[in-house]
Amino acid sequence: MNIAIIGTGYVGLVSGTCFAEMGNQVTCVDIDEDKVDMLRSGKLPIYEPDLEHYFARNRKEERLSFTTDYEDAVLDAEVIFLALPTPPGEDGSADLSYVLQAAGTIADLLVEQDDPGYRIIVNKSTVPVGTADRVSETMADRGLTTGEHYDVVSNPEFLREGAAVDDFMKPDRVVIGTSSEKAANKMTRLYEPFVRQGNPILVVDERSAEMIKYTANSILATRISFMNEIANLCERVGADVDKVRLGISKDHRIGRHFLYAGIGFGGSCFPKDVQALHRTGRQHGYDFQILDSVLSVNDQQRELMVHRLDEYFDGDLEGKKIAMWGLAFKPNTDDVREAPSHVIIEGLLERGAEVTAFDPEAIETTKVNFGDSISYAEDMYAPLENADALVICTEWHEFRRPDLARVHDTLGTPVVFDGRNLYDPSRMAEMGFEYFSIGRPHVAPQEDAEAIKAALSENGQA
Ligand SMILES: NC(=O)C1=CN([C@@H]2O[C@H](COP(=O)(O)OP(=O)(O)OC[C@H]3O[C@@H](n4cnc5c(N)ncnc54)[C@H](O)[C@@H]3O)[C@@H](O)[C@H]2O)C=CC1
Ligand SMILES: O=C(O)[C@H]1O[C@H](OP(=O)(O)OP(=O)(O)OC[C@H]2O[C@@H](n3ccc(=O)[nH]c3=O)[C@H](O)[C@@H]2O)[C@H](O)[C@@H](O)[C@@H]1O
Repeated sequence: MNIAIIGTGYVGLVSGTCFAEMGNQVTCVDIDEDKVDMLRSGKLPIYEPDLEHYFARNRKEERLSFTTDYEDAVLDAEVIFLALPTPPGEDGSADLSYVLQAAGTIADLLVEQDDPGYRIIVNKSTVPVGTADRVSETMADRGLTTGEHYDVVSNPEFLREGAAVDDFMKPDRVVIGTSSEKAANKMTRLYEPFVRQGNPILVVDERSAEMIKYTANSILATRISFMNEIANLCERVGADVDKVRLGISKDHRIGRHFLYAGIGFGGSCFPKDVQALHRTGRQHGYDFQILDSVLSVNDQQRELMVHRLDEYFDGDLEGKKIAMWGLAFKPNTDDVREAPSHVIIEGLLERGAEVTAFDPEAIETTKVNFGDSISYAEDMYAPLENADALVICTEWHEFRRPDLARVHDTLGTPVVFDGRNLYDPSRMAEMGFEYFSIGRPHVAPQEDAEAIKAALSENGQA
């Protein structure tokens, strides 16, 4: 099939590459000339595991190309995907200007043709309920006829950054929102190679498809905020949130995913999508109270480490050297949009601390926000030199099993604030660390180690 992808960011680039891998002819359009130049020269503008291999192969075999010109992509395309930003507007609702503008540009191009033909316009961006209708109106306003020249489909994307290629290649489900049988059949054919393991392609109406996306992201974000509140309570009652998580996750009704307490969710989607769904509620006279709490708990959680450090240093962080492991909002990505690490850095800088950070992929993207107001290290042990504390913000593999003896000996003071619960508290105490994590007992170094271990085993927590 001939496919156009409008917007070559995380979603557009991954979708385009994966569609090409399944034998489709894909042309990706972006208004960012530097990005298109880079892609044309064979370089990826983002870090995403497995993407490079498919990208190189499909470029080489000439199934995947890039342009800044809509005309190059749209006129030959049977299916046109809109993978454009939908950032929060001032009132929290999704800003649809990118999506509607692109739809208008496509329509303008089509009406100029003697025979505009028939195309499917697919909304892959995350958009509020009713957007498929608005895209359709944009096309109709230019003189095109729905069903004859175009159909609009809502096809939300569920990929996660850091696992985007795998998620796209093997989706849990594909949602196709359309009232057109012709469009549903074509979209089903396009997606069949991705669901050979039997996962469903669900054809629903446009509005339900749009709601499915926001519901999925909001329920996942709710689980995280809920577990962060449980963690905060665990600390106060002397329980361990990771043991609580294991205990509940064996219940099939709850399951094991998205129950990890931490320093709050980040990324370009959960914060904005929860906000947008809340706003949709408001616009329809409904106060979606849980969503308000999900966001305020998350804001509080992203600040938690700053308060903890402030307290530890008796309210005097001025001149303190803080080492930071992890800048990306999650592992396996260079994306720092809404990253908890950035909230923590801001809090530390405001209080006069000096931050030196290491991240395997997200240093360049962090420099865009912080420039040289913090320092960057080329390996994970370098920031520890003479540091007053280590803060861990992202659970990259290399941080899970470091040489803890080296960490201990390199840090100026062996104190660790772990926002991802990577280590066993009693082991950290044995090794001589003062160790703070999320929703688990705070442990003090060696001299108290025996007492702590005894207390833990008395409570059945060892
Ligand atoms: N990032 C993610 O993991 C996921 C994102 N989504 C949704 O997908 C949409 C896109 O998200 P991302 O790919 O992360 O965004 P992004 O910001 O990475 O990429 C968007 C791209 O669109 C380009 N663009 C902007 N205006 C344009 C125009 N008029 N014509 C052509 N290109 C234009 C930008 O230059 C940029 O390259 C959003 O609605 C997001 O909520 C959905 C699922 C996963
Ligand atoms: O709409 C989107 O953009 C995407 O948003 C999320 O994907 P993503 O933001 O890439 O990453 P997640 O793995 O969901 O993590 C989001 C944030 O939640 C945090 N998180 C995740 C899981 C958990 O148990 N605890 C937790 O704090 C992560 O550290 C991260 O900051 C969804 O998981 C995707 O299905 C969706 O397509």
